Amino acid sequence: MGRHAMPEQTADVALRLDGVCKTFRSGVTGRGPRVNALSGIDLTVRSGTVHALLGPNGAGKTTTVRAVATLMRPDSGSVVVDGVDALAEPDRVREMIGVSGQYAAVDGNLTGFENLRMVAQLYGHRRRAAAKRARAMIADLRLTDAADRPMRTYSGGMRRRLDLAGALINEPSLVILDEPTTGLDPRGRRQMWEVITEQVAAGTTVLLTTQYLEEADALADEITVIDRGTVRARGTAAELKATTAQSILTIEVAGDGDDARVGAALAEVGLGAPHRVDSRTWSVAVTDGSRSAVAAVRVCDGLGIDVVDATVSTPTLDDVFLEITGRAESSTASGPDGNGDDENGDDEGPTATPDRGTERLERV
Ligand SMILES: Nc1ncnc2c1ncn2[C@@H]1O[C@H](COP(=O)(O)OP(=O)(O)OP(=O)(O)O)[C@@H](O)[C@H]1O
Repeated sequence: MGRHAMPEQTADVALRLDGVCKTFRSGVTGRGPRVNALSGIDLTVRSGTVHALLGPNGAGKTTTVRAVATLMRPDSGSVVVDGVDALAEPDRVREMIGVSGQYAAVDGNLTGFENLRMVAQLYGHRRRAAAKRARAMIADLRLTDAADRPMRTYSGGMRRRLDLAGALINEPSLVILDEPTTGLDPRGRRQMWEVITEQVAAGTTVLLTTQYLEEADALADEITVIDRGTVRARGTAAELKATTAQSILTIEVAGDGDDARVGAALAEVGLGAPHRVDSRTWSVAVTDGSRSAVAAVRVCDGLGIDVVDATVSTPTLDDVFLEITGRAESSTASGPDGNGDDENGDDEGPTATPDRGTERLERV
């Protein structure tokens, strides 16, 4: 999409992918069957937000971020960063983005400060301006105490934060964080989350890939779940959770509930057969959370059943993820071009075609 095509709608869009496709030749010789790494990825990241790309191994996360980082040219589709077409003007886009994972290894013998200053100088800042920027980033990423120590003495978490500082130093329109906390302990992960959150509050836009559902839940304003090169679902964590049928409504009735009547009441508002937990408690899967609870209480009231308590347990993002990717697994067919895409050994099955469940999830 061109920079001026739809100014009102694109003004707050930092990144847009439309129909991005990529196939690779598999096998050591590169002559094996084609692997559909990306089969038409659409993605919109709003400025000033964190967008998480979530997916299992081999889903296509890295291939997607490589396309955005101009490290890989898609076979078809478009990638537009802040109004600039990444396929037409990759050099310009490279100046607009920061990519994590590229800076921390600059030189372990240099201090954190010296490393960052060097990165800023590589971006064209004069030495004094580069030093000022490096000091500011070090403070922002909570590395002040370690700033003048050789980087090789840094912990894993400190290296990641220095790496993030390198990705941020040129004030990019978009920062790509490819699995920023993989391998960190819980404390390191939490610190990383805090600094990412602070940077986003200050206006940075982040495209994040992660396999940690907890991370997407904690950081992301929006989540796109991809699997086998296809978008399976998208929305906020809350919206995604709301799409699963796995909320459980539990009601407790006074006295010894009349089995048949309570069961019938719950069957009216829930999905599938209600389950009797104990003599006074029943549960049923629902889609509509608290509304289903209210409806159940009303139905019970109408039948003269005294409801003591009604609770709804919402699904976790893990439930959503497993449902989405599990469904893809069980509804598999040949890929769009008829090729299986598991030649490389890290996919367990062939490409799934969109199914009814996907349509439902896509509506979120
Ligand atoms: N250069 C390549 N040559 C052949 N196949 C590739 C190449 N790069 C990626 N693939 C394949 O494309 C698919 C998507 O890979 P990708 O690395 O994007 O997945 P991912 O979601 O990042 O996975 P992970 O979480 O394991 O890093 C996989 O089947 C992968 O094996």
